[in-house]
Amino acid sequence: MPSPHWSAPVAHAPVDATVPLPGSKSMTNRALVLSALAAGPGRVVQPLRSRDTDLMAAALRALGTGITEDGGDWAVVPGELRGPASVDTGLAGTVMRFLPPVAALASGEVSVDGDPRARERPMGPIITALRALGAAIDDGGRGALPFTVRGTGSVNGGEVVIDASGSSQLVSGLLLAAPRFEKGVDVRHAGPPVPSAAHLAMTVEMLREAGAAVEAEENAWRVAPGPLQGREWAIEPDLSNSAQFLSAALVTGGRVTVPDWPAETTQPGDALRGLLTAMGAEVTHGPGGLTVRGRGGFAGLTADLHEVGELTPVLAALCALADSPSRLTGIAHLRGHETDRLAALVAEINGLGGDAAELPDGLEIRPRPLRGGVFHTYDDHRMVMAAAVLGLAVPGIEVENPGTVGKTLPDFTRQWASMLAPA
Ligand SMILES: O=C(O)C1=C[C@@H](OP(=O)(O)O)[C@@H](O)[C@H](O)C1
Ligand SMILES: C=C(OP(=O)(O)O)C(=O)O
Repeated sequence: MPSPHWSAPVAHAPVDATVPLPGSKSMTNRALVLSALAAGPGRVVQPLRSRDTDLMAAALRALGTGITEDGGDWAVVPGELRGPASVDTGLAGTVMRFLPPVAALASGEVSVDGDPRARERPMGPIITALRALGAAIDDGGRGALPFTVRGTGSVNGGEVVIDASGSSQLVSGLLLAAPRFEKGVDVRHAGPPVPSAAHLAMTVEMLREAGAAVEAEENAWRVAPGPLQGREWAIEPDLSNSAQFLSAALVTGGRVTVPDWPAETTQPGDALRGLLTAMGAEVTHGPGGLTVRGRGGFAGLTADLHEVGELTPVLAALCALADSPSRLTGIAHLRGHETDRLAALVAEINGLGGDAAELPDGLEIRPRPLRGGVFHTYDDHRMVMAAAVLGLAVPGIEVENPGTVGKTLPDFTRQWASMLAPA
């Protein structure tokens, strides 16, 4: 059930806040998969608890993995993977792309489905690739959810070519399960460039941390067969989910600090340091975390966001409030995200009196005075976050279905109010 509209609060003073963030969705779901496939027990320390990560835990449990809560952590005991089982992917790209290769390793049938929009997100290339690697998948010829994986308890693996231009997760999914394939995997991408290089680097790094032998080139990845170690995974704060909070510093000419910002990371959210600096923020990183200070006005952004696409909705909102025009490119693949994000952002920014237009691979945004109104969110958590940023400066924005933030940040509206509360 959609939750009632949320009146996005206006900032009446510069923000001055420290905002601790829950764990990374991308790291939590990789850690769960790698732990479930490991040779011994493992632990995910301070995982993100949200719809996407709870769905991943439920899916792995359904296949025979022991996952129990233990003092804010998840203790994981790998079990023999088996069906019959039903898996709900919700709208989680990580679950719909990372889980089927694990299901292929199970014995028995695993049926996989998700939200109505999940059935439209790109899945064909990974279904075809899994078949080429030896898995039996019945998708009724749709090349999309729903489908049934008919596992035999093992996957041959080997060489495969995939077009992953629609989503880096199509490659990450194959790589994460590949140490358990008989021959490992030798994946080559052929097609327009794969987005989200940082997320692929995260996959490679976490596989190596679990003991896998991985070779990575620009468009080719090789994972050798071999056991994965059960280990303790420390989950970093979700840096992509910092975008709206850090943006509040620019919009209000204030200061926001995110504690525990890692010195080095594979998370794409780390790019916010450079992107917000380019828009005129002062960004400092020290033992207290990452601090962003606004200086009053701020400039628009001209940037290729191909590697950091998930930052787009919040950055687009910021661009709509900037002092100069913006051009965001390299993000055609966002049409296959939680919603068609390019269409949704144009419709909603323009619905408030703004001037945004779609490019073949991005957005052009010219700042204009905005007015209040209903902001539709299309079951997309980042559309709620984008609306919140606009609402800081534009009175009367009513955000439809704010509960959809539960995908990655269930506590968002409370955190937002607390950031805006006087110290
Ligand atoms: O692997 C991951 O954890 C993710 C990869 C990216 O997907 P795309 O490559 O489909 O953009 C990103 O947008 C998504 O939020 C998380
Ligand atoms: C694209 C996103 O999610 P997903 O993991 O569902 O692809 C996102 O979080 O912005």
